[in-house]
Amino acid sequence: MADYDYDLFVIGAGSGGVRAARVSAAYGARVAVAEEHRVGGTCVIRGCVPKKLLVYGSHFAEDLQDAKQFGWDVPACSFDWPRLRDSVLAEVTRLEGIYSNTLENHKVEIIKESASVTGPNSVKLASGREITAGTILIATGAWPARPDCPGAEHGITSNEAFHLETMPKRVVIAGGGYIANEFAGIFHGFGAHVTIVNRSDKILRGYDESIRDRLLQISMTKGIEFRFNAPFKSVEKNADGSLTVHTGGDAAPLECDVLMFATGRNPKTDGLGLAEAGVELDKAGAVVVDADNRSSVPSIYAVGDVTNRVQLTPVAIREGQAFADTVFGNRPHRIDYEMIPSAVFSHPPMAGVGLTEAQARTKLGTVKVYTSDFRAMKNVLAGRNERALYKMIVEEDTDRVVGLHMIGPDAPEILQAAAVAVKAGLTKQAWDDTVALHPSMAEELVLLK
Ligand SMILES: Cc1cc2nc3c(=O)[nH]c(=O)nc-3n(C[C@H](O)[C@H](O)[C@H](O)COP(=O)(O)OP(=O)(O)OC[C@H]3O[C@@H](n4cnc5c(N)ncnc54)[C@H](O)[C@@H]3O)c2cc1C
Ligand SMILES: NC(=O)c1ccc[n+]([C@@H]2O[C@H](COP(=O)([O-])OP(=O)(O)OC[C@H]3O[C@@H](n4cnc5c(N)ncnc54)[C@H](O)[C@@H]3O)[C@@H](O)[C@H]2O)c1
Repeated sequence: MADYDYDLFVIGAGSGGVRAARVSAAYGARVAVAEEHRVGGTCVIRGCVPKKLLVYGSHFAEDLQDAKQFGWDVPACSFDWPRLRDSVLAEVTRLEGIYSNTLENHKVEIIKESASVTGPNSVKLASGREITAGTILIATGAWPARPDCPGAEHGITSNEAFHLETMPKRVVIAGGGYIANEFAGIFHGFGAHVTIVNRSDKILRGYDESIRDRLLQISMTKGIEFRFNAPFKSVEKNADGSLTVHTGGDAAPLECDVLMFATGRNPKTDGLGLAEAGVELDKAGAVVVDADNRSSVPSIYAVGDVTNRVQLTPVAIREGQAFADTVFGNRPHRIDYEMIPSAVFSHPPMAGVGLTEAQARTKLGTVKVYTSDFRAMKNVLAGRNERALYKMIVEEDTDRVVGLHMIGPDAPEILQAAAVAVKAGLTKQAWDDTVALHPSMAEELVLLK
């Protein structure tokens, strides 16, 4: 290893790359990480963190309305987008500093340049410098996909949404997944009229059907519009800067100020030199890896979104940790991909872990389904007609809880704790044996009949 410039060269300082670099260095490896944009990657710079802060910001719209019933006289309020935008961006910069410090404190060299692979043990920086390393880790993440239609260049993606100069009045969002539904709630809260245009007739594929239906119904009640089975045809830019969006069928064109594509994220391997170096990529361009995150070239590994397994930050972090433990820490272990909890930070948020009802019926045959369909106490007093739905899926033969799905205030917070019990394979009886904590929304989980 000593013949190489570094023991480990990481490309990409995002969720997976930062963890892998820091832990490998702590094990004594000589580590450098190349980052072409900002340390922290998607989650910190233009994903989970700024998104969640905008979700908080937009929720004030409803909280301020509801305050009246709780005795607060709130004078007419207005929303100042540049003020929120800039405080969110300042927080992002603060976090970027923390991530950079952590790497530097672990003696990881940060190289603020784009890098590509030139061989099993060599990389080239944008500046032309060649570097050798015993092991190379690809942690370059993913990049927003745009439909291939005339005028698509007029649309933005989530990358740009955090930097808008003004808050648009009319927003069209293409896609029906995580980003579409989260940003629909964000823009709607800030007063924009939002239309989601989806190519299929379902939102949030993979989540339990009843929970998705509830989000759809609540979103429509709030005034978010949905256009289903509507592929994108073309986009025109008008003289006043607005956009006209043409979708399939006879549907009337949509006029908007901002069009945002939330149509998935592709592994970021373009121009990385991987195929030329003999690294196998799949049809989507993802690095094909084994259970130890190793590619078809034994000295090259990959973690996170670039492998297109589960595009979530905690998964990328765990993969980075497992890589470092296995390759540099002499503590080999693998990730358990079963029962990964996830959430959609919509208004209201939804969250789930384990099998959906449909998956459980297909996989296990007989299952019992318990639901609680209720109005949160706070919503009742506020006069907000918005119902939460919790759904527990139980394997009939064993009484084991195999899935838990919910939509309602604080659902992600509740589900993270509940996921421990689901992952541990506890029976429904064990949940019933736990005394309720009253008054809470989460108590519904131990009172399901
Ligand atoms: C809007 C949005 C919201 C999200 N919200 C959530 C959420 O709430 N919860 C959740 O779990 N996940 C969320 N995600 C997903 C999450 O951000 C990703 O799964 C996670 O960041 C993946 O980590 P990664 O290390 O694989 O890649 P990234 O974090 O994307 O890091 C890759 C890094 O590599 C750099 N890079 C790329 N190519 C090169 C190169 N050639 N040379 C040098 N550097 C390079 C990039 O600049 C980037 O910094 C969200 C994503 C988006 C877009
Ligand atoms: N809360 C979270 O954890 C969170 C939040 C945001 C993003 N993410 C991660 O980032 C990933 C990317 O988010 P996303 O919302 O872009 O992807 P997604 O996979 O959730 O949704 C993509 C949507 O775009 C549609 N689509 C795909 N190609 C299309 C095309 N050519 N034309 C029209 N529609 C098309 C799909 O039908 C789907 O509805 C997610 O898969 C998720 O893993 C997670």
